[in-house]
Amino acid sequence: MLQVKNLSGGYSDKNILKNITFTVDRGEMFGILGPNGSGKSTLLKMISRLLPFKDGEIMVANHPIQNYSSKELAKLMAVLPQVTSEVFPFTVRETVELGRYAHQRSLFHSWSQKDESVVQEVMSLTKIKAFQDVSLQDLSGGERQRVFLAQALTQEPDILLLDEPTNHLDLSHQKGLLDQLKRWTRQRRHTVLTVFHDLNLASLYCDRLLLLDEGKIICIGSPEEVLNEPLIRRIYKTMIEKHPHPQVPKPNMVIIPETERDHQMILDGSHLSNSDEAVLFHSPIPLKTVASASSGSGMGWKEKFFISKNSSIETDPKAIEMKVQNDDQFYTNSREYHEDGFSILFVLVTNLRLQFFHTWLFINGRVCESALIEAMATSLEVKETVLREKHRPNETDDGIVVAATQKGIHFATARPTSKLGKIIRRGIMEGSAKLFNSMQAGMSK
Ligand SMILES: Nc1ncnc2c1ncn2[C@@H]1O[C@H](COP(=O)(O)OP(=O)(O)OP(=O)(O)O)[C@@H](O)[C@H]1O
Repeated sequence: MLQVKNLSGGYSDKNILKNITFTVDRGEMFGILGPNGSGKSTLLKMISRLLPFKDGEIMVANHPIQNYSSKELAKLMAVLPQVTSEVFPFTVRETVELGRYAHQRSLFHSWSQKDESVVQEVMSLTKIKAFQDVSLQDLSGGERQRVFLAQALTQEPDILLLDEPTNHLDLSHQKGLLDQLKRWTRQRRHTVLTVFHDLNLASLYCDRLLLLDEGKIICIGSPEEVLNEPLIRRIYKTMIEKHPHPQVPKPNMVIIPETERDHQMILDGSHLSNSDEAVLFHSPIPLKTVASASSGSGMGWKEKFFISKNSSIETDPKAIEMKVQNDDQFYTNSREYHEDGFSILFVLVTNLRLQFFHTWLFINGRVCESALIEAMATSLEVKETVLREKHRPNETDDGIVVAATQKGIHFATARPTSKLGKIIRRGIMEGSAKLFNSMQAGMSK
């Protein structure tokens, strides 16, 4: 639908865009990303013919863009520029009606039924009907944004160019607008080309993304390809992490505030308390946790880790609880392992008959989600190895917790052969040996 080939140009003698080439297909939602001043708006201005280009070619529906008259182009393409505070004193309805200009055959063209039905439909769609008689000057930034979008949609274009369309919109209107645009591309096979500052909205809604920097294309591809963690860190010169979105298979880019990255050892044995009735680890900060437990299983941010005979803290969303169904004495072993730049506290808890064997790991370090799961798998494997020779009852109830401060040294893996995996192996092996020795000593007393 749109082909841009070797496009270069800018403002008078200032060359901004350098050799830009890409195509956008019919029905595609295509996002343009890049840091401030990278040339995103300049690119949209050239495609919408607001700004002449120096070299290259822009083809719309297989014809060079300069071959279209203004009216012909306005039927094919509509533009929603960055909304500014400067507006004419028109009413909302008058502003939206201006979008029908391209469809009027002559200067004296009368307002047709078709014109009216398009304006009505678009005003409902963008939820601006309620204030159609209000002056544009009396609207908020978000309301104006929706009016200009309505004006662009009344043109009934095949291609819609948008410059930061969600800029002034609250959460619900951002979602409403983008859901609507997505439906528009899918159902009517229209094409949307839109500039985004919000990488996550771009990831969620766009089929493909183009990343610009200093007027050059850095990368074009699916959100998964373009939102590459090291690349985005380098281009935006900031600390950002890539995580999977919790609901849809799209990347989610997360900003890491500087204070959260301070490196200090926070967790140690002083946060552990032990009694005949319960074992409690109470962290001073929320820990990124993956757990298998009686309550609180799964992935989340937790602060309290509890093994109890009687009490229940099931309703506390910050807690993980492992219930014990008998009155036997607890046997606990806890030990800290300090390595270069990080440490792990191991807590192992069982009873004499080994009816349960709980393994907790508290890591002073940054462990990515996949490594947390690997740490859990490694812990499970080592625990099974140490318990293999023991004669356990048929019904056992073991829990595992791997929790990390997410500060300091970064671990990308915790497979058994990795640095973290090896310490997990050592910690559980040595801790269980000590635990079994103390249980042996207790029995022979
Ligand atoms: N009218 C103009 N005259 C001269 N230079 C301009 C003009 N408009 C923009 N520029 C320059 O062109 C470069 C690209 O600007 P552009 O607005 O395309 O960037 P952008 O990626 O859209 O930035 P932002 O994210 O801040 O909106 C910038 O260096 C800017 O200063």
